[in-house]
Amino acid sequence: MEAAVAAGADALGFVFYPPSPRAVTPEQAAQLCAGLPPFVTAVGLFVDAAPESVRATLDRVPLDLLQFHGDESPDDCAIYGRRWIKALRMRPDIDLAAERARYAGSAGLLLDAYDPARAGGTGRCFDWDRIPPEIAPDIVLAGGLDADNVAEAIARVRPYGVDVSGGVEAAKGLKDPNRINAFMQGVRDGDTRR
Ligand SMILES: O=C(O)c1ccccc1NCC(=O)[C@H](O)[C@H](O)COP(=O)(O)O
Repeated sequence: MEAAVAAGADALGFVFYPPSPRAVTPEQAAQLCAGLPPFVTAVGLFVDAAPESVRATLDRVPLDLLQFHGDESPDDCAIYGRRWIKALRMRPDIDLAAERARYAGSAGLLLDAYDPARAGGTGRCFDWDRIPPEIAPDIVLAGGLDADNVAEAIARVRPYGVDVSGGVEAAKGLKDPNRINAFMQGVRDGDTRR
């Protein structure tokens, strides 16, 4: 967390999805959030979680933004009265314009790779050409990004933001400060090529 903040990350994600190797408990997340500077966004990630479980987490962790990464409907996402974003996994038949209209109440959309076996954190890219240029400025691009491809991703797609997990890890669930720094350098390089 310290490495990400020092490298200039705008937001940090806390995974409240027990099957994930990155999962944290509300107690761990609360401790970590207490160390965040004021303008770094604390994002809580949920996958088809029961509302009572999300509420129990919100009671304990000062999250700024909720990220729903499962099959939550717009109503499911909105019941907490918090700002939220919806992750869309890029299934072959997804209609991005329709999904954007459906989740109009979101603060933004995150586009991630689709893998039927895993809800997220796949480490896989999807075909960036599938993102219509008029939608790109509003989306957070995710899926298989790392220090080697993030500059090209930003230059080609021109998204609002980028999101990374496995690409800055030394092993599953173990973030690596050197990879974080290299990734953030790639982000700055991509920004200059936009
Ligand atoms: O990271 C996880 O383990 C995870 C598990 C289930 C749902 C979502 C998950 N992560 C969400 C993210 O926003 C990841 O950063 C995103 O999927 C990109 O991951 P990666 O391809 O490893 O960079």
